[in-house]
Amino acid sequence: MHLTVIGCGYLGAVHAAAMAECGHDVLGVDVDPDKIAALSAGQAPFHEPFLDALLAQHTASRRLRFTTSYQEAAAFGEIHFLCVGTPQRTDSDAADTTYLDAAVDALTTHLGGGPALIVGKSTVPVGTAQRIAQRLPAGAELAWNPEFLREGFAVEDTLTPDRLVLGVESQNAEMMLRAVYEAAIDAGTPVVIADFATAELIKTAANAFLATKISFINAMAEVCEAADGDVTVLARGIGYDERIGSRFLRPGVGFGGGCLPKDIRAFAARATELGTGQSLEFLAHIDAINLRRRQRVVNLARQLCDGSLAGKRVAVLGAAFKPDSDDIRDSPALDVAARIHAEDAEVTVHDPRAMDNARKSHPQLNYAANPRAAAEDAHLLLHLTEWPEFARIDPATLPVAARTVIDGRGGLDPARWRAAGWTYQTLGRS
Ligand SMILES: NC(=O)C1=CN([C@@H]2O[C@H](COP(=O)(O)OP(=O)(O)OC[C@H]3O[C@@H](n4cnc5c(N)ncnc54)[C@H](O)[C@@H]3O)[C@@H](O)[C@H]2O)C=CC1
Ligand SMILES: O=C(O)[C@H]1O[C@H](OP(=O)(O)OP(=O)(O)OC[C@H]2O[C@@H](n3ccc(=O)[nH]c3=O)[C@H](O)[C@@H]2O)[C@H](O)[C@@H](O)[C@@H]1O
Repeated sequence: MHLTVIGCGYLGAVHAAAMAECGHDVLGVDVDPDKIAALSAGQAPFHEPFLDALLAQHTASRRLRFTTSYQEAAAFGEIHFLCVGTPQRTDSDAADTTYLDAAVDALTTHLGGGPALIVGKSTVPVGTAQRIAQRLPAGAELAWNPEFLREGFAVEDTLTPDRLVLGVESQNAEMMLRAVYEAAIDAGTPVVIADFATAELIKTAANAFLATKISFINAMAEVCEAADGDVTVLARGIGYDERIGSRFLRPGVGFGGGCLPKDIRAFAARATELGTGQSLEFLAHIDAINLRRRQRVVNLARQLCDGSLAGKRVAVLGAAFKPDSDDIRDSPALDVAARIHAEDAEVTVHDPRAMDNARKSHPQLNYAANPRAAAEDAHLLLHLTEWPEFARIDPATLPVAARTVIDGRGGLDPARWRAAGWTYQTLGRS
């Protein structure tokens, strides 16, 4: 099939490459000429495992191409996936859907009345699909097919998803999407057919549930800190109950990224618009618990530095919002680093992949090429993104001024660090 993918960021670039891997002819479209140039050369403009290999293979075979031209896109495909951003608005918690509207307008201008299936994948406030569908020209139809991929596992999640959600209003749309995803469906992926509103809600409900699970365990961490308990053991103790499950129960500095934080805020804002704000009031608490974890690290850091961070040297391991990504959107690690810097500490950050992005967004921080260099003469070490290489660091060899570490992600081995003479402190223990 001939597909276009409109918006080639973290979602769209992966979707485009994965669709080519599934055997489709794909044209990726973006308004950013630099991104299009990199992608056309077979290079991912961000770090995502396995993406470079897919891009290189399929751009070389010409099954995957990229353009900034909507005219070319309209002429190329029978199916157009919308993958543009829907960030938090600057003036409220609601989602900014203007990029989506601009993409739909740019595409439909060039469709010329021919048949087309436009498929939304971006995460949107419920009601957006209906609104867009009403503006489409004759011949064009809408479907909504939300995406559940995780960064760091994006290629795998796209090729072998847990489920496919198809928000459709016609059999034709359903059949076309089933054909697009034939490989995954033949491999047994469950398909959920839904109306537009339910498809949109499944996505925001999934992210709200995941955020709730993380904030739940972090609320337990707060109680453990007050009651002399150990949240890591608590998480194990409840996680063995299959109804609860151990996944997404990792306590620590909390969730960040370009999705969970903005999606729970937008979901609550939309519920308020719909007159059912009370139903999602709890999401404000989920958000607040999450943000309190960041300040908890700062408070702990200050305490471990004898009551003041001013003039102290603090090494931060991690800048990305999670490992195996260079995405620093709403990164807890950088937020904590910036808060500590604001208390007049000298902060040096190391991250295996995210330092270029971090340098641009947080120029006030220092950056070091490796953990050893970051740790040089530090009074305090913070572990804030659990890259596997950080767990392999030999604590005995770090050239610090004081052997004190806060493990904000719980990924370091306390016994190993303590054996090397470190004061090891994690979150969720008194
Ligand atoms: N990043 C992720 O892991 C996932 C993201 N999503 C959702 O997917 C959507 C996109 O997210 P990301 O890829 O992370 O954002 P992103 O910011 O990385 O990518 C968005 C892309 O859209 C492009 N764009 C903006 N306006 C455009 C237009 N008019 N025409 C063509 N391209 C345009 C931008 O240049 C950018 O490359 C959001 O709604 C997000 O919530 C859903 C699941 C996973
Ligand atoms: O809508 C989206 O964009 C995506 O948002 C999340 O994916 P992602 O943000 O890539 O990463 P997650 O693995 O969900 O991690 C999010 C944040 O939660 C943190 N986290 C995760 C799990 C956990 O137990 N504890 C915890 O603090 C991570 O460190 C990270 O900062 C969802 O997991 C995806 O299903 C969804 O498609």
